[in-house]
Amino acid sequence: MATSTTPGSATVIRTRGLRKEFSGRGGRRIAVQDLDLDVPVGGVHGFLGPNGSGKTTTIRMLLGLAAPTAGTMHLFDQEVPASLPEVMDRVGAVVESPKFSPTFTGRQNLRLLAGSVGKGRGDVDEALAKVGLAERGDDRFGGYSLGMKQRLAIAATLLKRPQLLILDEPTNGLDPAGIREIRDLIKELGATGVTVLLSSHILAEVQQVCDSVTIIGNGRLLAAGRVDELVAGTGGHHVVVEDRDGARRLLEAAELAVSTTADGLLVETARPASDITRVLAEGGIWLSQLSPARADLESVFLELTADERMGAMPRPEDFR
Ligand SMILES: Nc1ncnc2c1ncn2[C@@H]1O[C@H](COP(=O)(O)OP(=O)(O)OP(=O)(O)O)[C@@H](O)[C@H]1O
Repeated sequence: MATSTTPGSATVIRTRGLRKEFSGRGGRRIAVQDLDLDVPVGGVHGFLGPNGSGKTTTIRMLLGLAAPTAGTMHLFDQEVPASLPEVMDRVGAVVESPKFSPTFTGRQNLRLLAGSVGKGRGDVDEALAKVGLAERGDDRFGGYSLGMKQRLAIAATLLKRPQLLILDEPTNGLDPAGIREIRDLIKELGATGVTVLLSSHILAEVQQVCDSVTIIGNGRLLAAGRVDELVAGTGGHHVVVEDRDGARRLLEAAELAVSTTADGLLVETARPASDITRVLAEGGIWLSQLSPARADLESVFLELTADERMGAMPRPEDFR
């Protein structure tokens, strides 16, 4: 394995040519192949892919829980797993549901953990407050909702004040309110300078919290970059009118790029919806419907995999 590091590069996680093969009765299965993952310092980075695309395997390798078949990994510019003992203090991770005692309160559970990592009661109170459990800290863990349990798990990782927080599908199994709570918490953590790696198979969820993303499919990198850059160019407005040809002429005369869709027109522009309403109204055409065209990661994903979906590539419904 190569051992080069790049001092001063602004990535918290970097992998090159990362590969993981499993062999079983059915033969060899490649879970992760030639993955180059770059997670920049600060903010929330989404690690996206359908079920079985290799996210958990990648995270497990980064944390020293599984050995790569090939490739290199760096955390904070230190090669892992060799340097894990040095960097682990800076990393918090929720990969599986942690084992808390159901008969203890949330606070008691955290105090036990805090004691084992040399932290005190003040750290516990702070961690509970950060995840919004200050008021419920003295309730029994067994009585917590799934969302509260997940927040306590995140609080446990915050005890050591990590610079990198790795969360593997933290909203799995949560109801919409629980999902929103975790999402808001992740956003807040990202805003306080912690780098968060958030794995998810729910595109819409990631788009709402992440600054940058890596999208994988079948263990391979499909796309990476800032969310706003990845979705740029897929936005616009969807227009439904009775006189489609007339509307098209007016919009094109106003220098708007127009294409026809099944039930209307797609106007690809960064200009506001009011421009379209005005252009059409001035030409005597009244809108039946005007809505934002999808400018989301799902569109990006569909585009990325359009050629390959006929084969073994993930399908959009895998993301739901
Ligand atoms: N211990 C193992 N032995 C054999 N195959 C495995 C093992 N762990 C994972 N795999 C396989 O590797 C592939 C990637 O799985 P992984 O759990 O990393 O995907 P994922 O993207 O995290 O999916 P999910 O969203 O379902 O958690 C899958 O095909 C899975 O069956």
